This record gives sequence, C-alpha cells and structure tokens, in this order.
Amino acid sequence: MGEEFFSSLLAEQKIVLSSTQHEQFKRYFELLVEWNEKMNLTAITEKKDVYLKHFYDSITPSFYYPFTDQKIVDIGAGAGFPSLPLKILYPDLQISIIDSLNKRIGFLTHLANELELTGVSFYHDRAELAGKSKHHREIYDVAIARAVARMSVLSELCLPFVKVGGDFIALKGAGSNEEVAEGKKAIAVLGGELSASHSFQLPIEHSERQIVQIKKAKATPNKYPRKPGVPNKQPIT
Ligand SMILES: C[S@@+](CC[C@H](N)C(=O)[O-])C[C@H]1O[C@@H](n2cnc3c(N)ncnc32)[C@H](O)[C@@H]1O
Repeated sequence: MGEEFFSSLLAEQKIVLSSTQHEQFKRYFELLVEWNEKMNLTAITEKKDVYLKHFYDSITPSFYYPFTDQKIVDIGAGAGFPSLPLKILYPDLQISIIDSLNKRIGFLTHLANELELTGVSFYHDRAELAGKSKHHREIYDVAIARAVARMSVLSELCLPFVKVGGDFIALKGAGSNEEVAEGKKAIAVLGGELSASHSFQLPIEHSERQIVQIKKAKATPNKYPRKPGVPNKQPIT
C-alpha cells in the first residue's frame, strides 16, 4: 500500500524512482520498524504513515530547492529525517548527520551499510559543540533540520555550520510564521536572512507544512553557538 501510493505522490512532482531507490525505501522501512522494537526511533510505524509522514515529508524541500551534489549537514536527524530520504532521491549529495543520541547513530550506521549509501557520515555530538569545531564550522552548503527546536533556537544550532552564501532549511509545521517572527533577531545575529517560505499541506491528512529557507549572508560571530543547553534556555530574542 505505502509504496504505490508514495510513487503516485512522487509522480505528481515528476519524480520517478528507480528500482534501486524503491528497494532502498522498502529496506529503510523494514529496518526502522525492526530496530524500533529495540529502541525508541519513531512513534510512526504503519507502512503508509512511514511513507507519507517520514519519507514523503522529508523530501518536500526538494520541491522548492534544487538538491544536486551539495554538502549537507542534518542537525538532530534522529532516525535519518529528513536527510536520508533526500540522499536516496539525490545520490550525489554528501550528508553529515549530527545527533546527540548515540543509539540512533548506531541505527543510522547499520542502515547506511544495508542501503549501501556512500558519502554519508554520522557524528555523535551536540550541535552546540560540533558547530564550534573546525571540522564542521561554516563548511556546509546546506544545514537542514526537522522537529528539533523552534526557529530562534534552531538557528543557533544550524547557522554556524553553513558557509557564507549557503542555506539553512527548516521543515516546520503549523504556527511557523510566529516562530519565524520570534526568531527574526536570532537569524540576523547569527548571519542569516530569510530568503523564502513555502506553505503547503501534506497530502491525505492535510496537515500544515512550511519549508523555511534562510540564506547565510555573513559569518556567524565566534561566540555562537553558546554552551550546550544555553540556546534552548536563553534563546536570542
Ligand atoms: C524529535 S527528534 C527529530 C528527529 C528527526 N529530525 C525527525 O524529524 O524525525 C529530535 C532529534 O534531535 C536530537 N537533538 C536534539 N537536540 C540536539 C542538539 N543540541 N544537538 C544534536 N542533536 C540534538 C535528538 O537526539 C533527536 O534525535
């Protein structure tokens, strides 16, 4: 059920999957459900829901933003969303995932081997620490994140990774206009500029979605990101 329906939704966007890509999504679903029995990866386990709310939802930024072979960092990817569905769709992307939960990194490493993904790296770290390291700071074309924090906080976790001229893309649900308005100061302080915002509804269940795109206009001041937990406790306002 999930697979045919996924293909028909993608066809509406003129995306046709190869048999390898179909197989990769199928295996991703199987491993997600299997590992979810041993560890908490997702509350969504029905096949059609995983295909819609994880796989399809993760690739919606590509309807608005041209993904090709960029170097991307996914902050707080959890079970790989949104960057791994994007990687399956655009195999030339170079993906780095940073997540503070090590057991999720274990799952992702196994998943990447099973799916034979190349050009993916996983880091068990806090974004606040990795964003200060020379291995990550201001070297990415794109930072992307879904369901990690509100915009004011998320900007501090993501923008330090993006090189000047690159983009920060946030996948948001209902209420994101208020979040963006509240995060305006943080975005500017961290060197960002709101460049686009795309609103739409997820098919079938019609829940609100927004893809918020922020351009990195200038370098992030050295004092950011602040120590782990501080962006969340004292957002820049
Ligand atoms: C609610 S989950 C969302 C996972 C995934 N992005 C998704 O949309 O399904 C949030 C994830 O962000 C990670 N996370 C939260 N704060 C973080 C931080 N400061 N640095 C790195 N990872 C963080 C958590 O470990 C968790 O895996």
